[in-house]
Amino acid sequence: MERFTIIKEVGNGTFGSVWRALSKQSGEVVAIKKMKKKYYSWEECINLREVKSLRKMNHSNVVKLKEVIRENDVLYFVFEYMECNLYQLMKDRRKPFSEVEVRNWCFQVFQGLTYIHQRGYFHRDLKPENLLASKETIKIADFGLAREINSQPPFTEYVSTRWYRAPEVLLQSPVYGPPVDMWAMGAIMAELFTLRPLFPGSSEADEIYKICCVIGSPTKTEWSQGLELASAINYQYPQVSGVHLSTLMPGVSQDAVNLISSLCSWDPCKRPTAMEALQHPFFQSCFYIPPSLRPNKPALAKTPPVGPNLESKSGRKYPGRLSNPKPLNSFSTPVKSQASLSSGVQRKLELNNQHVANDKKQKSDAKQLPKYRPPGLNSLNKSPGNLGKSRGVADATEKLGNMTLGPGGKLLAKRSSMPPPMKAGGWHQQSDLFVGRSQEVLPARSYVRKVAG
Ligand SMILES: Nc1ncnc2c1ncn2[C@@H]1O[C@H](COP(=O)(O)OP(=O)(O)OP(=O)(O)O)[C@@H](O)[C@H]1O
Repeated sequence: MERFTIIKEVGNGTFGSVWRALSKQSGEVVAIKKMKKKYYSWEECINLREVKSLRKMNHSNVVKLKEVIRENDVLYFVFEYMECNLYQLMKDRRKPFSEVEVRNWCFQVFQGLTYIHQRGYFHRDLKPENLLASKETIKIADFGLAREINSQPPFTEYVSTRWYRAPEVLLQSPVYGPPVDMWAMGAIMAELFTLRPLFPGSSEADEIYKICCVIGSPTKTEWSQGLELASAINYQYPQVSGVHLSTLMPGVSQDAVNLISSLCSWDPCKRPTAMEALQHPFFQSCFYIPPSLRPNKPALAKTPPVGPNLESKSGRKYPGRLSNPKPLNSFSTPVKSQASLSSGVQRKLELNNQHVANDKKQKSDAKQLPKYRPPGLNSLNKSPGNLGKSRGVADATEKLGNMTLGPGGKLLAKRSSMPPPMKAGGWHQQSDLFVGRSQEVLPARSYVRKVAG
């Protein structure tokens, strides 16, 4: 590592800390990710997902892995350096990004995703922190959880940050694929417009609840497999009708809202592929330059109005209207009071909380936490009209009923008498989908912010 001058820490994630550094030979600024875990052989390193997947990627919207170094059993990844991540851009922002900015960024990400998916991989942990920006260019980073599309299911280990996690993953589907990245992109795109996470769940159960509040509970026609997945784990969806997405993002074009809406479809098969997204009317003014015809510079979205020049494989049509034109219910107005409009600090705690939960999930969480009481048995089994009013009281009652005094007089969630989830194998058995809402009132742990700078 003496070939590099370390400048400063720019990020600290679950698996490693990231440093800005200077190559002494070339003078080039690079990002060095120092892995937390020790690696005692090269074989171990070579088999890492991040190495296996990133080594094969060469695209202007995918962050370039330049070198892998193992020194004194410590593993370092040397990446091209990017100035900041999208979360950092959002948190410093007072007014929403313009549609042109969102379009430019998303167009690039979808190009990167088209490439990744076509190469037979999917990312599985897309979130604003993993989209790195330098000037107008955006690149997908952090392939720590990337999966080969053809790798053998069931995929049982931890997948993706909760707020961007697709419903099929939340509902423990043993098989999923590239559409999980498309879901995440829908949530990210909405967040770029509003500067607030679209589905800021505080637990897996709350995540599904938040999704239902926005896009409405899934019906059999919408996602029959989703109903099967839920019943397999003894889960009952709250009966909520959702809101029209455009009410959550006033001033955003119908095309943008429509794209977000189709990306955030319950049924993974109904989400557009990355390539289909590139052809959406929202990107009508964007040029797509195939990688083979590209100079070394990244392809940015350009503004002259040129129609999409990609050939559609599936011929998917994008209607001018939302597919979910449901009437507003009591959740449409108090959106501001939902956690989705909570502060950046809240977000930090949530994200860090779940990273820690991820680390320790297999070991401790399930032993300490109660099983989830299906919302249908509690406050959520109400008519949508009453839901908003009664939820507060019902939740509070439910929370208190699920609390017990722990060491130091702290309120802790107590075990419920619900039967254990029916699915066997993998840590998902211990998923917090089965954790009562009471968990939400536990004092937030004061983790330091993951992303420095
Ligand atoms: N190439 C890079 N250039 C500049 N900053 C980077 C680069 N790669 C990562 N970072 C910064 O470091 C942070 C953490 O990086 P990364 O996501 O790779 O780590 P991780 O341990 O896998 O994190 P996570 O907890 O998200 O899985 C990023 O959010 C970003 O801010």
